[in-house]
Amino acid sequence: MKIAVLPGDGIGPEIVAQALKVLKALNLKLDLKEAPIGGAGYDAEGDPLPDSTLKLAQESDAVLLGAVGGWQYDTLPRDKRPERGLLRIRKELNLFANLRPALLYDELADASTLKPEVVSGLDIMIVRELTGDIYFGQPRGISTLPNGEREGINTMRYTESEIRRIGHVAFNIAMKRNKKVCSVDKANVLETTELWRQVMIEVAKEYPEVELSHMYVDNAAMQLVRAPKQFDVMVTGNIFGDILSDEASMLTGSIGMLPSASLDANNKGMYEPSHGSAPDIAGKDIANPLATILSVAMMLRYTFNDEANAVRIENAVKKTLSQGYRTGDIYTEGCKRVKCSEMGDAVTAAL
Ligand SMILES: NC(=O)c1ccc[n+]([C@@H]2O[C@H](COP(=O)([O-])OP(=O)(O)OC[C@H]3O[C@@H](n4cnc5c(N)ncnc54)[C@H](O)[C@@H]3O)[C@@H](O)[C@H]2O)c1
Ligand SMILES: CC(C)[C@H](C(=O)O)[C@@H](O)C(=O)O
Ligand SMILES: [Mg+2]
Repeated sequence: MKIAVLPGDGIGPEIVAQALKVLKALNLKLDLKEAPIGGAGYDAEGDPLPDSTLKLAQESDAVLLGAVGGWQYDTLPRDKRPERGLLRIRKELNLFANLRPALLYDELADASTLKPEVVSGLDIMIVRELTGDIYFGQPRGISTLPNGEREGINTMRYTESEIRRIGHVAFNIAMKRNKKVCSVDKANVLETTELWRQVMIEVAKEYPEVELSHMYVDNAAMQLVRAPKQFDVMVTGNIFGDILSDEASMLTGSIGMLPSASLDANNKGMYEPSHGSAPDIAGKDIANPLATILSVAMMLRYTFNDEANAVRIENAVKKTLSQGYRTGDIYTEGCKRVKCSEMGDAVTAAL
């Protein structure tokens, strides 16, 4: 198993260290190689995605990423910002399918922002398109108009084939779950997503057993906190998926619980928690490593076809939670508050 390990910035190295502890405890044949990305890439090579890092990622079966981003926002040129390294590696590896499962562990029902009866049993798969949309559309930039005023431009765009391929991913996942797909768009005002809806309807014809519904993104944001269990698979574009997945994470207790898989057409993937580098808590050994540990489970499941070990990790996380271990973000009264590294130890012991 050739895995590129890219810890990145902020809490990235702390949470990746815990995920590696768990992965190594499985006694698999691993070939792990580490490289810098994001601010760490910029510091090392003057580039948020150094060529050597991209090469390593391309030559590996899978990538494990911590997080990128930091405080250098205003001081770096736009193309050198840590986040650009992340967008480039997703594009270069053609990781168009981002799976973000929002799954509530029963043990965390009282850590959710919603009442236990509204969230218990919650299990949503958000399928986010990851290499298109307003993130990559041209033209983009900030320019000065003839009257001296500045103008910022981004372009929302999707081609039919980009929509179709993510549609197939979502419907295939739905076939293995409850055969329900909700496509989230803003087709009432945005042509890009009007096309999105048309193509989703076409894709749905190839999956007669799956029920397709459509929802505008503003309503979806509201429904997620009103009655989230109405959703099973949600499929949406890059920007809406980014926002809705952070929202959904709180239903599961914390953004620190939401793993992700970013896959290409052959299930080669990059695995990372959905959250960022959390500069406010970096270096303190208090971040929640479970999203990263659960991302390793997704790596075993999707890239290495090792369902047994994926489930072992998920069960170890469940056991650790039932033993009462909690990092600060998911802590509730009566539980054992632990550090990031202690949580990693606890999951490893539970394996
Ligand atoms: N995939 C990525 O690498 C990624 C994702 C999101 C944001 N970012 C970048 O991260 C930087 C910070 O962004 P932000 O503050 O908007 O989002 P963030 O996700 O880093 O943090 C948001 C809040 O959630 C908390 N948080 C995040 N992860 C946590 C964890 N594992 N355990 C406990 N608490 C956690 C943070 O402390 C913070 O209060 C920015 O540079 C942003 O661009 C990177
Ligand atoms: C850091 C940023 C570019 C990234 C995104 O918007 O995709 C992040 O928010 C995420 O969710 O992975
Ligand atoms: Mg995000």
